[in-house]
Amino acid sequence: MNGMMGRQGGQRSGAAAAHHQRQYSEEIPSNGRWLQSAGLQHLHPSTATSIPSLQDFNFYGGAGGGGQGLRTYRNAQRGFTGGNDFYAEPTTPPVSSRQKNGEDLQNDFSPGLLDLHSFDTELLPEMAVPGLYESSSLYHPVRDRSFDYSEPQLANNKQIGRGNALPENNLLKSFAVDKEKTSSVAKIKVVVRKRPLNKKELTKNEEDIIDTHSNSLTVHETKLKVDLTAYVEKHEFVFDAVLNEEVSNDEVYHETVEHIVPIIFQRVKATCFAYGQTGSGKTYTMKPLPLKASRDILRLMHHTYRNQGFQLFVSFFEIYGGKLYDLLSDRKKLFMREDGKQQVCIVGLQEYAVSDVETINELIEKGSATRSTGTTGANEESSRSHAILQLAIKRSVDGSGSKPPRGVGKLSFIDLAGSERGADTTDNDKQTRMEGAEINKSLLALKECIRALDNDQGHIPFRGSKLTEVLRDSFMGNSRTVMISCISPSSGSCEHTLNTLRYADRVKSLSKGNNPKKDILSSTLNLKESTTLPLSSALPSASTFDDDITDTWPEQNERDDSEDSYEQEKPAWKKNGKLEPHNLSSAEDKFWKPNGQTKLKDLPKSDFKKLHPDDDLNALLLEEEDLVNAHRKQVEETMNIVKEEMNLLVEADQPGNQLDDYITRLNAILSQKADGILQLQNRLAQFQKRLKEHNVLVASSGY
Ligand SMILES: Nc1ncnc2c1ncn2[C@@H]1O[C@H](COP(=O)(O)OP(=O)(O)OP(=O)(O)O)[C@@H](O)[C@H]1O
Repeated sequence: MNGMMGRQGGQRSGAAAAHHQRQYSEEIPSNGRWLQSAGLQHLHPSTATSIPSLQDFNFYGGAGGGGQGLRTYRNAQRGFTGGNDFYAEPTTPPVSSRQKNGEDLQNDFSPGLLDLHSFDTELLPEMAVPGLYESSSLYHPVRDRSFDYSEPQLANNKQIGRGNALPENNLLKSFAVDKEKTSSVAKIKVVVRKRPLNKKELTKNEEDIIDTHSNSLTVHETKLKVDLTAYVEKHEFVFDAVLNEEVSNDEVYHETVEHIVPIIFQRVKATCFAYGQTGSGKTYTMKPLPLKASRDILRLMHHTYRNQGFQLFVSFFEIYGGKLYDLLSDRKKLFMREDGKQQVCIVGLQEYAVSDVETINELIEKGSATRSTGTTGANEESSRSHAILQLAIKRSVDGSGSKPPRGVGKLSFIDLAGSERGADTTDNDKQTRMEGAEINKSLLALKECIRALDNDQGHIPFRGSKLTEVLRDSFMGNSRTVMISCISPSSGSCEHTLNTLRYADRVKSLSKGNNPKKDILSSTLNLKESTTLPLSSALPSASTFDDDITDTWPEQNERDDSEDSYEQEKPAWKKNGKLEPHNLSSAEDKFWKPNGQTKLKDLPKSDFKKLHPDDDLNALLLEEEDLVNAHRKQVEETMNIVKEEMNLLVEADQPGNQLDDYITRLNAILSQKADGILQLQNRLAQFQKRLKEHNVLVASSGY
């Protein structure tokens, strides 16, 4: 839940690809009747390790492509013209020739994927995972170029943070997983990635206002005091990992997804998503991940799990305006259905059986080129949709291929639409406003689902949005979630950056044992410039308001992080063997009234969800967000009015000042102030009324 209601706190010839069209009723073509994908040949899995060299295969966009990878691809006839500096090692120019700010290091990419079919995982016996790659010769020194998408190491390792080169045998270590390791992989991991300043920002002399440390960062926000002197407010955040602008995509993969790959063979469903404002690097960050993960999955399949009947499937679709479109099938409209077992099925979604990385790359490029984009000030081809790419591991039960394979685990990559689009409500056309509303809704719902998961709630609000509905089975059972928050370093993006970090902070605060201090407005610089004007001392600083957003979240209780905790939706009252109160009044007594200061955030979600249907809850969440935004706006307006007042006072002190003019202007200012307060009061009263209608009492409200 958000804010006061619970703010706690992404073919080559010879390459293989076959796809099959999933039908709603789980009718998978039998007898291995995979549909042949145009231009793609089926390759037996066992041959997949001898993939054709990628030396002449330039992934993702033009050399010096200005980071519009996907878009570059699209513009270039959807062809792989020009090399992608980052992913095709053979074509990578020397580091020295590359620009540090990342503009020519970019490539564009867009992940998106996913499999939303029903996933029969329950019938598969749990497998013991042998030590992966016991034979180190398989992976160690021999770095098959056809698999090697590693990026060059940047020469300048200053402030390297987590950007150091990976040890060569990293995969060996990472894959040496067993069941214990599965349960040791965090349920939720929140990572922040800061991109470099781009050319546009450099041209405008915008400053880098983000300092990164190992797993924390500081945002230096420049603000104006009432006397118009500037000061800097510091906002500190701590996350599971903070990746600075020099960190490569290889290292991002290492920090986020690599450790999850082995456990999806253990019936885990994992979701990795990128969140952030437009142009912050979501697509850039997400695009390489599925390929890197596929490479590792295929390695496991062809070695550790050789001849065990595993297959890898890829699907890719987008959610645009609340509707589903297949990105691998000319944006064919898809429909979501729920079967009798409450499993989500996407009718008509095409899924491709793949056995080599090149094919997966082609599919990703194809899907990415089809994705809906638009233009924003920060990104010429901005994503207007959530793109979901899914890698599903399935296994033939009888080994003969005569029966459809059953799902074992899956890895979903979600490249979310820009987080600020939800705020796109005033200007632009109706279409854009609708997009914004849908995006806003889905981002809120996503956060709520993650929260509910981490709290082991009996009820998870999937129906809050199409995105969460579609991801339902990824959130159920034994799941893992990785959130990558992408931020821009520039002063011009400060507000959006803070919003992104606060969202991430709320998600992170759900994780076990995570109680870092957050967004502490620790100090104010330029104190010597502090004002001596009398009014200033009487005014609240903006920080007072920001503070309320993050520092008032209750700390999370420690929770059991065992595998069992995600097994299934348990009724809340069955949890911990304890009988929780069922009737509303006792729940209210217990949760709404402590200290006479009860807020929605204080209510355990398990009980709260029982009180309200998802839709109502969703509507409440949106209203709450609106209220907080309106409050924020009102504070900004107040600051502007105060500046005006200060000017008026200065003028009033000037000799020859006209009293009439002073009175008129003062009257206008006071009316404006009163109007603003009145509007906010009305909004607050409306929201309180809505809460009351939903039996959510705010003790201090006077209602
Ligand atoms: N870490 C980075 N290093 C170098 N360039 C980057 C980095 N992150 C992003 N860029 C570049 O910044 C630009 C915007 O990135 P990207 O398209 O990934 O943003 P986005 O968050 O997906 O935006 P939108 O929400 O509008 O789709 C691109 O040109 C991209 O190549």
